[in-house]
Amino acid sequence: MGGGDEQVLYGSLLLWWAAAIVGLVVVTDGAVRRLHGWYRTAALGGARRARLPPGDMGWPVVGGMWAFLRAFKSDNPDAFIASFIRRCGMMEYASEKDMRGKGKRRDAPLLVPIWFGRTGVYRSFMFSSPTILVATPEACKQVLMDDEGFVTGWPKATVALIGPKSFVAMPYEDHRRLRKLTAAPINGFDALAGYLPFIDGTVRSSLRAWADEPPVEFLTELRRMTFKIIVQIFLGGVDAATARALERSYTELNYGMRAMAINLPGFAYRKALRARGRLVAVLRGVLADRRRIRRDADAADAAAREDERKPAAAVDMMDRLIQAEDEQGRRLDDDEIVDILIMYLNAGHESSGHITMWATVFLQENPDIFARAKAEQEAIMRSIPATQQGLTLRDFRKMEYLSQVIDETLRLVNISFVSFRQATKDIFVNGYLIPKGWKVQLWYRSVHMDSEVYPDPKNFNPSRWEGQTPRAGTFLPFGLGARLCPGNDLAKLEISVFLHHFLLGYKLTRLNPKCRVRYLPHPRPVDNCLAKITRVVSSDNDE
Ligand code: HEM
Repeated sequence: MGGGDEQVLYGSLLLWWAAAIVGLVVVTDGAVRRLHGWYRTAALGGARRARLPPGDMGWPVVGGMWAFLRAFKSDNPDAFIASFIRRCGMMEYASEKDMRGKGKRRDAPLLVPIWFGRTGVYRSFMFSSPTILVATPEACKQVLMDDEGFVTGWPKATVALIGPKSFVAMPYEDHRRLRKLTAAPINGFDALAGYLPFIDGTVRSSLRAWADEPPVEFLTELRRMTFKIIVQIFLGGVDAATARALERSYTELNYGMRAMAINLPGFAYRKALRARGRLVAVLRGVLADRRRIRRDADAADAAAREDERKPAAAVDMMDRLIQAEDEQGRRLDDDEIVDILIMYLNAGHESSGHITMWATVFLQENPDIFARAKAEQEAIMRSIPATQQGLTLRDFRKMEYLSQVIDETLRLVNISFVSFRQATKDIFVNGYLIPKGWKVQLWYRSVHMDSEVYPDPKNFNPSRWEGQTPRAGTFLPFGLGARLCPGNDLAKLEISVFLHHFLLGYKLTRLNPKCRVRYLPHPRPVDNCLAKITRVVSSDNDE
């Protein structure tokens, strides 16, 4: 054989080997996935298994987590659910009889692929549990409104970070009681009217401090600002150093929240657990101080009452939690109060800070929308009587267009892109079984980015909300049902106050306007929106 023939032979052999290896990988991958799927569903029995939604359990241990993390670390987070829609279309088959709407599925020899794309429910294996992903408005609504059939179902790793005694894991009755106790003092009209002056003052002084200074990380500053507000509401404020330390720990806590739960040095989850430890230590200290102050105040009150003077101690959220009693007169212990505080302080600043940043960026990037929103604010300013000090809640109710800007930002940014439940019994959704004990993920993001619900969903278009009341289940930035966000009105108020002052007097110039966006744990530009804030009116017409 000549040298040329040998080369051809080696080349062909190499090709054969490569093909064989690729074939082996594909077959092994398919076999492992099938075996894992079978292992996770075998206990259901044939009849129940046949009613499961389409999907794929992936490989043991990791399941759908790689695909999820890959999509959310790329520029296209929607690729994750899209991959279910695509793959489910290829994996499921029906008999020819089935295609005509008769007979049973999978019992005839002739198999024809059918497109399951929009079943809206898919099975997967996420955060170490068999999980049903729910991705359409009707299905999300059904799950969210069924308190008997579904309880909260956050992954164990998240519960360990937020706190096993917070709302994310507490029993139904305790949740109802503590929600009632804490929600009204945050969201009620009187409460919001009471917080407004502090929010207004904090927003004004923050904007003044950033303006015409070197560029700031706009997102970082906004998170500090919203944290200051929530700390004031819950703890009556803390000194600047404590606030900074708490806020830094929250940043680490959040990075670990959606990461793989790997408790090893260097991993985000390990850092988050440590951050939680620091938060617990600081909040325990604050709580101990408060209990002591309350005891002293109670003693002083008692003495004052004996003197027939009026009791003076003011009650804030921390006091409410300390004084709360259940029907048996039992009070919350320190662990319970600290977990509830960790949850509220986190939920109460992260999302509002991010949404405020994105709304400002979108306004600045869209001059027509900016001009219309600004004109509305100017008209409201003109309508305010000269005798009125600052803005009132009634003024905010008049900000119709600004409200549309905020709603559109909430829809497009999807700060809370998913939430978690667990089925307490077998339940059918869209004709598919969610087995008792299985986890359920509600994909709010998919609902908001569905072009059949929101045409041209990637386009920022506040006018799509004009004269629109969203159909139930189609707009879920704050969730729905018994676990609807208790801070939704407070959040919208904070964001509105900020945008009001920004529109009337400031401009944002980003240093890296094309900066990459990272989607975990929340969508944000990787430079945290490094920007220069400029004051554009010399006579301060909004103060
Ligand atoms: C733009 C801002 C905010 C967004 C987008 C947001 C979003 C959400 C969503 C989607 C849920 C429901 C999760 C589920 O379905 O299980 C939720 C729950 C919650 N939010 Fe918010 N939130 C925001 C601001 C706030 C604020 C300002 C507070 C506190 C004052 C807060 C406190 C909470 C709490 C405690 C829960 C748990 C409720 C429960 O389990 O009963 N959030 N939030």
